[in-house]
Amino acid sequence: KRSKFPPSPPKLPIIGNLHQLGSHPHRALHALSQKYGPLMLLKLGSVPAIIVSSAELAQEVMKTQDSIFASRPSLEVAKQLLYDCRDILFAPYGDYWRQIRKVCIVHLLSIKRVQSFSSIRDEQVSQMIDRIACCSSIGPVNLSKILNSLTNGLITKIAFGGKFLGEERTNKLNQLLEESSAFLGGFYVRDYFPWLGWLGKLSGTDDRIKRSFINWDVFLEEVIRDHEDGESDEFGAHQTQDLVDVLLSLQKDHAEGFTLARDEIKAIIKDMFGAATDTTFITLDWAMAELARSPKRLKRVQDEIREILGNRSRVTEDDISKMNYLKAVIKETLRLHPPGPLLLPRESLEETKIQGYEIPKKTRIIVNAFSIGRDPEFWEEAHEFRPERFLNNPIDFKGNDFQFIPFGAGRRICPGIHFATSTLELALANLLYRFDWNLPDNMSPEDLDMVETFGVSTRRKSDLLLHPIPYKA
Ligand code: HEM
Repeated sequence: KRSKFPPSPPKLPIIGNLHQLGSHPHRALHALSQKYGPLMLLKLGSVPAIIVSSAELAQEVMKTQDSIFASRPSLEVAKQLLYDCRDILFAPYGDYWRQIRKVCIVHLLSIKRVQSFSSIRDEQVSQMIDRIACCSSIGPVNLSKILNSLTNGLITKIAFGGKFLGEERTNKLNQLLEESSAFLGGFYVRDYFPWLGWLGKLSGTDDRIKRSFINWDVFLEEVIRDHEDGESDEFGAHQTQDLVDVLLSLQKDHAEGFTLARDEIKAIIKDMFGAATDTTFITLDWAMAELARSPKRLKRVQDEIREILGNRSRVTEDDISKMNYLKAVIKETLRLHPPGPLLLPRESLEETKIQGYEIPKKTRIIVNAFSIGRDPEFWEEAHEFRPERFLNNPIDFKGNDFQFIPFGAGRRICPGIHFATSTLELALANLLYRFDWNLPDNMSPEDLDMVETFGVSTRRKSDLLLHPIPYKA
């Protein structure tokens, strides 16, 4: 007799299915879905969670029933670090989320605003290229480190403006970013076992989170004061407002019919860092690793870029529209290595049914985009890196093709797609145009370590070391 709830793998008392998530939850859940099907009910501690692992069911959750699944669970670390979830990523569905999502889409991440940052992207990418050129004669460079500092530097300048960047503040910011990304990506006992909340106190985790929150708050307060005092001024030569400027002027003008509180400005700025840095860095890192393993494809994408560039010295954003293979490389990287393989969790706002199974109110919904991106029903040789599959193929990541959803879909789809692709395309095109890339001595493509680090992102475990050879047009 069919159960009224979706199929479940066997559970243990108290911890439920938590022990089955292993060191790479997206991979473990993919393996479980092969056995129990694309709709599973798991118990994560005391939390019921539905795991969705097919394009058809992702469409059901993020399109047909999107309004029911548009909220986020209330996670302890997000509450503590993000001003009680007054940010966009973790705000529960409702009027406040609607207001700040609009601020984000209309004022912070619109196509026009993203274009206004093009000179900053150019400047930061050029600095990265110069940095690589400087050490190219020495041997392999740690490309992962270089890419990480590109994405951090870029969002810092876009968010805080030109004058912000003293060495001391930059170091402080990098430390804060590292800390909060570890907390937000980590396992927090109270989220799964509310009655074990005291463990957070006992282990010192609560104190560490509190300290991180205070350090961030003091830091952001300083930056905002600088802006209010006119210290941030010019993005200088760039002639454009930074994100703190935009938020402060929205606050002053009561734009969109409401007033942003100071804490809300801080929460939104923290989101911009949290959402834009790791995701973009992880994608660039994998794209370069996959190309380094596939010399034929590396040459193909370089030939495309070099033919379009002629003998000009650097790729600009205007050149990119013609680079179809480059765009296919980025899509294929996001298919195989979506930086957030389980997207961000959703939560059901009311009781509903999926395929006739009952889904109670407040059930957590986890969509396994990693698993869906490797579904052989949609993807031939699904585990292979083959950017060609995206040539002359209308499938895109904008939330309409549910077999390819690295940015999510529906009401909560990532509003930073244009921001992200502008950075990914410009950085990758310049890296590939300006250098040929070799693996370190004696390493063959099969030896390149493609293992992911522990946790909920697809960050590479080992840093990517490659030897850049400057290219003369
Ligand atoms: C390769 C880069 C990126 C990837 C793969 C990515 C992916 C995602 C995903 C999967 C979600 C959750 C979607 C859902 O629940 O359906 C999301 C949400 C979000 N992303 Fe991105 N993202 C990227 C870059 C960015 C950038 C550059 C920004 C901003 C500068 C950004 C801002 C946001 C925000 C604010 C949300 C929360 C939306 C909401 O809950 O309403 N993301 N992103």
